[in-house]
Amino acid sequence: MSRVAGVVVTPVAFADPPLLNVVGVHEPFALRALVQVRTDDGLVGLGETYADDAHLARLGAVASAVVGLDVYDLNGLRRIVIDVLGNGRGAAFGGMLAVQDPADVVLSPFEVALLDIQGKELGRPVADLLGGVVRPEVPFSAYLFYKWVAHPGRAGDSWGEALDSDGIVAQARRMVDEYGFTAIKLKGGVFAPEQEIEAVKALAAAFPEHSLRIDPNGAWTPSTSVRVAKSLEGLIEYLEDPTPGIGGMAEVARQTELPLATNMCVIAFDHLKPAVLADAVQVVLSDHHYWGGLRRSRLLAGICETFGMGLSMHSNSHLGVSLAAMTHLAAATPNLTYACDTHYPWKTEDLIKPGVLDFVGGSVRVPSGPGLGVELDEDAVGRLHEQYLSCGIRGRDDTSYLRRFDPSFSPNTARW
Ligand SMILES: O=C([O-])C(=O)C[C@H](O)[C@@H](O)C(=O)[O-]
Ligand SMILES: [Mg+2]
Repeated sequence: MSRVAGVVVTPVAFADPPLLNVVGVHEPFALRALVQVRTDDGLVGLGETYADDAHLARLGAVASAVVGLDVYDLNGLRRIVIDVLGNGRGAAFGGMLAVQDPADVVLSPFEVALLDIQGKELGRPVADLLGGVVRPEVPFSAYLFYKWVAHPGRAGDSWGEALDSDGIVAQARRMVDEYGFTAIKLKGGVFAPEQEIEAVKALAAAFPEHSLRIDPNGAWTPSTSVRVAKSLEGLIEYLEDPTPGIGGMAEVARQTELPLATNMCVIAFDHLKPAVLADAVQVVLSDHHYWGGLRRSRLLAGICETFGMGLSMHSNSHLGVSLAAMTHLAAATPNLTYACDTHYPWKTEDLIKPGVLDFVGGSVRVPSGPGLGVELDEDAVGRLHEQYLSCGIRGRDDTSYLRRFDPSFSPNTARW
């Protein structure tokens, strides 16, 4: 029986294009933390999570406290996390979201790493530890963004500018051609709703067989949301976070046939009861990075099933360890019936060796090797850690970055 002998937390930075959203624009580098858990018999398990300073401090505190833990004692792991964090409230993560209790956010990468170790010890993929594979190929969606041609003062990326419907359709064309996606999501909340409705209609015309979604991250008032919903009914499969808050979402939900999805007003277990009582949300976007890892995401899936809510998957800018974990989770979650979000096509650097997580027909085949089934590229880990040290970014702040170029920018949600 393996026990935890030590944990190494390595913050890394990877190049990120200037992708626009309701709170600003992505900075030149996105941050992640790689969590490597080593056992006394030489196994190493991997987890990936956020890397803002406050989160790194919490990860460090838990890293020391888990030494000696039996790698199968996931309940014990959660108890340790809760004990170590005490009343440390107010975790901020992912740029736009905050949960009151950071325990599940901190738990996640450790839980994934222990599952990776369990799988390696047993010679079974993590999906088998989550109940078994119900879909060997996990469908993901193209994740489109309005974007600048380049970060000001830096070289451009291979995607070019997308600031209108033509740019968005061209971006979608490349995503679909290269990755085979059959679902397409547009990140909205950047331009006035009419312009974003026009972009969705252009996508529907160009990709009549694809499932479409738009997510303005709460940029619209409830009445604007209803107006947009009416014009997109029949064209999109769900409308994601049109307006902030459970109350606002419930008001919109009462006035549209479209299912409303969220990764903003239901992001922790204590948000589920009020959302269910208000019938505010028809699809929950799970995300193991803040729902407490893979097994607690399966618990979320069970709650969604019980209350007749759909289940999809959210992402933030991420690397391959996260994609592997997302793929195992989705492969083993029967009611996760929508294509999952992923930012993966936007990254040009990774921590893992290539060849395992390739997209074919928009889907990633669940890795068949033991554990997560991915292997670290140690040189890349060193390089991306050096990039973290030199890039100067210590927490995601899309708003301040955009204000450097447009001091009048206001990130108000419900602005339209
Ligand atoms: O579905 C979402 O709300 C997201 O993917 C949140 C992300 O932070 C996204 O807006 C981004 O990367 O700018
Ligand atoms: Mg969203």
